[in-house]
Amino acid sequence: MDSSKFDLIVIGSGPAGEKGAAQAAYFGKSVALIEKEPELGGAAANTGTLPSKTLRETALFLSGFRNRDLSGVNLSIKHQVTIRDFLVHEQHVTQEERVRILDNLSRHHVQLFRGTGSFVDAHTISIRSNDGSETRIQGDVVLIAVGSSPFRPPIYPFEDPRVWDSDTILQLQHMPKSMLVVGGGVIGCEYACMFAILGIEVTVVEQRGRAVGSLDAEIAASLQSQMESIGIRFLFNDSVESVHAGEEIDVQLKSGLALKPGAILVSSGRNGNTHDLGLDRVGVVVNERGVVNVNARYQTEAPHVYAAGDVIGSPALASTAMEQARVAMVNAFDLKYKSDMAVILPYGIYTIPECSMAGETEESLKKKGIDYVVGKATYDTNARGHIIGDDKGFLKLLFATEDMRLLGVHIIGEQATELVHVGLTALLLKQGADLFIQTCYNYPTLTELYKYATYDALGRRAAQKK
Ligand SMILES: Cc1cc2nc3c(=O)[nH]c(=O)nc-3n(C[C@H](O)[C@H](O)[C@H](O)COP(=O)(O)OP(=O)(O)OC[C@H]3O[C@@H](n4cnc5c(N)ncnc54)[C@H](O)[C@@H]3O)c2cc1C
Ligand SMILES: NC(=O)c1ccc[n+]([C@@H]2O[C@H](COP(=O)([O-])OP(=O)(O)OC[C@H]3O[C@@H](n4cnc5c(N)ncnc54)[C@H](O)[C@@H]3O)[C@@H](O)[C@H]2O)c1
Repeated sequence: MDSSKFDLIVIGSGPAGEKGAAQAAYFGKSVALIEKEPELGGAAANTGTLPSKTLRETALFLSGFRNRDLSGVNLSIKHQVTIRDFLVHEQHVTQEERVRILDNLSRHHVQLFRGTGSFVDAHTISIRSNDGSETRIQGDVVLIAVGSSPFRPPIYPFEDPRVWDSDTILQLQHMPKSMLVVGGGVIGCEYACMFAILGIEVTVVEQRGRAVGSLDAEIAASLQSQMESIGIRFLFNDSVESVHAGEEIDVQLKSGLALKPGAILVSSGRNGNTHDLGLDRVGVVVNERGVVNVNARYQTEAPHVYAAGDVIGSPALASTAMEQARVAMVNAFDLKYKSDMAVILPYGIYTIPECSMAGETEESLKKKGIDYVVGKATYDTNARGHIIGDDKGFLKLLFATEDMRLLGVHIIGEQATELVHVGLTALLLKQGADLFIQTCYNYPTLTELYKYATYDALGRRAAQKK
């Protein structure tokens, strides 16, 4: 067999690349995977998902935040948090994930190439390594899984060590006293919460009228108020006009407000990593944010070239990147397996508190003209909620008024990103009130909230009918 020819070439080793490669290899295909960075795992393992979630956990631990409302317990930050305190657990978790990925690729006999991949022609990929040497390999199918990078608006002096994006923040050298977060999206709000509970004065400037625009409005309002209660200040409908980094950082906002933050985190979106891929040589088109266009099979304009993950744009999540790549490979090799993505996807926001949702929001149901009834259950009426000291969380279910089929699930509070999967499964199975009424849940658990939110919805529906 020609050692430079493969059934599949994958470019990128993030969640999309790893899972796409493993899927095809599992079904007997010969697979090459190219990675340009010294470490495997992309943004998910190295700069994004896992590092930020691990830092969140560390911040919760160091601040004693989770124990804030336990009766009679008074834990506040016991000592000045050092950068080592803050980063050391993240470094362990990241290292373990890199080892796991390498092990997974080896078990699947995926051949790993180190260097930057780019198209020479339709089926030939050049791999240029850091020492300048070049290798060329050929593939029947190519999966573009190159991910995305932080968008860096030119007004920010990123060469200044006090000005960060979501990649460079992992190299921070000392804790600033105050921080301006630009962009109240997911990344901005997640980092704002972590730094705020560590005692840093955080201001978030967001050009729109609310933070994390994709959330149900009631959950978003509760999140905003809980973030404000940990000291975060929001400046909505505003953005940064100019930044001057001298002895102090002088920031001028469009509204005329002047700020002097100790540091800036710019989190105003990401761009696809497509600039050096030579996509024009195969007729694959990208938009102004470097995003590749694909059809429902994750196929680009070149029929043998597939793309998955951040490089194809929204929702740009590790969770969806993995699934898209698996589905893309099933379609590419006609594997008679899972050829479509799940019709409903979950979203998890690891703010403090965390939020999660699946399915419709009240706003989307109103727009579609669908009659619905809301059912709510709050953590402060739940035994487990009392035990863990979360008295602000709540579960909100949206049912079709006609037949009480579940249409949407929304949660804010501890374990929201885990709890959502009960509702997600019900949504995918087209189930509703009956399922939550019939099921016996462990006690005491937060999952029980599903039953009480359902009772609440049934009560409201009965009241509407009177
Ligand atoms: C701060 C932050 C927090 C996040 N939190 C979450 C979360 O909680 N949950 C969630 O689901 N998602 C989260 N995400 C999003 C998630 O990290 C991404 O959606 C996911 O990593 C995308 O996977 P991917 O495989 O498409 O790309 P990536 O993970 O970016 O991997 C792409 C890989 O391709 C490599 N590459 C690029 N170009 C080339 C080339 N020419 N040749 C060879 N290799 C190349 C890169 O070096 C990289 O290793 C977060 C992101 C950030 C930034
Ligand atoms: N928990 C998770 O699932 C998770 C966590 C972090 C990141 N991510 C992924 O990473 C992606 C990128 O995250 P992000 O937060 O950088 O992008 P985003 O698109 O989610 O949010 C960017 C925010 O910045 C605002 N903005 C843009 N330009 C601005 C300006 N000049 N001034 C003020 N505000 C401005 C936008 O209105 C938006 O609200 C997300 O879309 C998501 O897919 C997911």
